[in-house]
Amino acid sequence: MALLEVKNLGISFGGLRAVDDFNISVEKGQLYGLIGPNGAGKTTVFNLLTGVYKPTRGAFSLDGVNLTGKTPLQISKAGIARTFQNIRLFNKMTVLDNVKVGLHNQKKYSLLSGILHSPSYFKEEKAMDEKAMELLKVFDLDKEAAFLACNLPYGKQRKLEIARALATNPKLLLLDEPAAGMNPNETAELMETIRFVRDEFDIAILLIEHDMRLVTGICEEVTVLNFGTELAHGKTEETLKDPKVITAYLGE
Ligand SMILES: Nc1ncnc2c1ncn2[C@@H]1O[C@H](COP(=O)(O)OP(=O)(O)OP(=O)(O)O)[C@@H](O)[C@H]1O
Repeated sequence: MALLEVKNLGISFGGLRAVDDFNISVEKGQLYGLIGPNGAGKTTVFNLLTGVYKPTRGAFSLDGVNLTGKTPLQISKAGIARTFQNIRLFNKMTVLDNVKVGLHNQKKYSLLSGILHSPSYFKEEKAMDEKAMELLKVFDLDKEAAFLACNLPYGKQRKLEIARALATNPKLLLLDEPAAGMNPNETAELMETIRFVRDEFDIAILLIEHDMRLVTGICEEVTVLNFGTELAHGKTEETLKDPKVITAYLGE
């Protein structure tokens, strides 16, 4: 059984079938691309898989656990984390605290311990500080731990968003256009980072991307969406040569 199994997933907004009969299987440790023209339904798929939208049809499961209709918090705890097309950091919080927000879904102390600042609260907060610093080191962000997130350069903000997502200890990471707004050097570095994250954290990554260098460079398989439905799927290079994909996606 694949890590992520999506069967016949769909959602309509009024009369528009934004995603229809969508199927995908992502294996453990796989780097998988979800591509397609603007408005094809890619981000809507992510919103369905993270519980932001409830599907009108179909089902999905992670590691055999049915997550259809669950809340974003339940899905995060089950092991799906994401980043956003437009970076969504807590800009007025420090780099360290942004990562600690991700860790807080695993905290064990009670609300009362937090309010009373009990010894267990301090012990766990200290452990979280250490864990957050370890994650920041992985992304070479430890020296900026005390900076406000908004003061980081763009490429580092993208990395911080990935670090925060990883702090939730996911089995599957969803990256929504991670290379958006990056120059070729930053994109090349990002590709290394994504490969490293997959290997180091032993997770699967499903990513939406318009930058075909990144898609061909790191995705083993792709699914192409068009008008909310699958146009093609398979090994990346072969699928991108499919004439229907070229016509629909590359406009040739
Ligand atoms: N909450 C919503 N209400 C109404 N329509 C929506 C909603 N969310 C998405 N849509 C519509 O669903 C369709 C798919 O949008 P989506 O953002 O998923 O596309 P996309 O493939 O991610 O596009 P892009 O590559 O431009 O980011 C679009 O027609 C969009 O307007």
